[in-house]
Amino acid sequence: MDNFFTEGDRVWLREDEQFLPSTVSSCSGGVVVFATDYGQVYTYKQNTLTRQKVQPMHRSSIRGVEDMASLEDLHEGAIMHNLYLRYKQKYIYTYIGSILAAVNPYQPLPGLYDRPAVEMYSQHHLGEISPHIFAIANECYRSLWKRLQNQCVLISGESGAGKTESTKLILKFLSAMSQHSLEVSSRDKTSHVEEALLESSPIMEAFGNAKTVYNNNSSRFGKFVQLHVSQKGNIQGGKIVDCIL
Ligand SMILES: Nc1ncnc2c1ncn2[C@@H]1O[C@H](COP(=O)(O)OP(=O)(O)OP(=O)(O)O)[C@@H](O)[C@H]1O
Repeated sequence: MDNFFTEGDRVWLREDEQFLPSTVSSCSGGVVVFATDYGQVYTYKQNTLTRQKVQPMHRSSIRGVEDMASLEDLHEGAIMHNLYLRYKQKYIYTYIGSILAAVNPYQPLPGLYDRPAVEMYSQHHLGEISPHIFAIANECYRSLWKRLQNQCVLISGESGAGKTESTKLILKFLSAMSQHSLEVSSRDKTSHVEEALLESSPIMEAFGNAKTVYNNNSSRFGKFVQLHVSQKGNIQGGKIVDCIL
């Protein structure tokens, strides 16, 4: 069989139906040694290796991408590896087209959600700057006028994935946009709607959350949060309906 990889090459090694990101660490005397990025070492006789077993890694997977729709390697291993590469650099957000994947950092990331971040994402369309939950919130807010239709964000993930925190971040961004849309003179009078929205979270959590093995502050119910936005762009009211108890 012709040699389709050499020492030092980045490849996907197929093991137990999974593609593991690996490096060919040696290739001599008819024996090939692979070192995976997750610390395992696999040794094979060269003549037993097929192109199904070892696949070249595309450069999009080697350097990592902000939007996984542009990954050339299409399998779960490539998605997990891309999220892992980004997470190591403290980039917790990655797009898959217009979908956002968030990896819970379980620690505060300085500057990620502060006032300048709100300002920056409010001035850019989705995909123009690095992936962020604020970009999703901004797209939603702007689409109210662009499409003249109600907008909806669906947040899903396993327990402890960060759904509740993501919901609060979207509310934070929308509250800031709502405040921004008002005349300076009327800002103080109407700020109580946004404040009430943000302050409802600890109250809901006090009644509806519990400590579990997965999450110290686990929501024991699902939430449907509805916001009513005026033509001028400020939040005039809203409601939270509990579901999936
Ligand atoms: N973006 C983030 N930055 C920093 N920490 C986060 C972030 N998202 C989540 N966390 C941390 O992870 C914990 C769990 O997140 P969260 O409660 O949002 O999960 P969840 O998906 O709503 O879980 P459950 O389904 O159990 O309610 C939070 O209490 C917080 O400490």
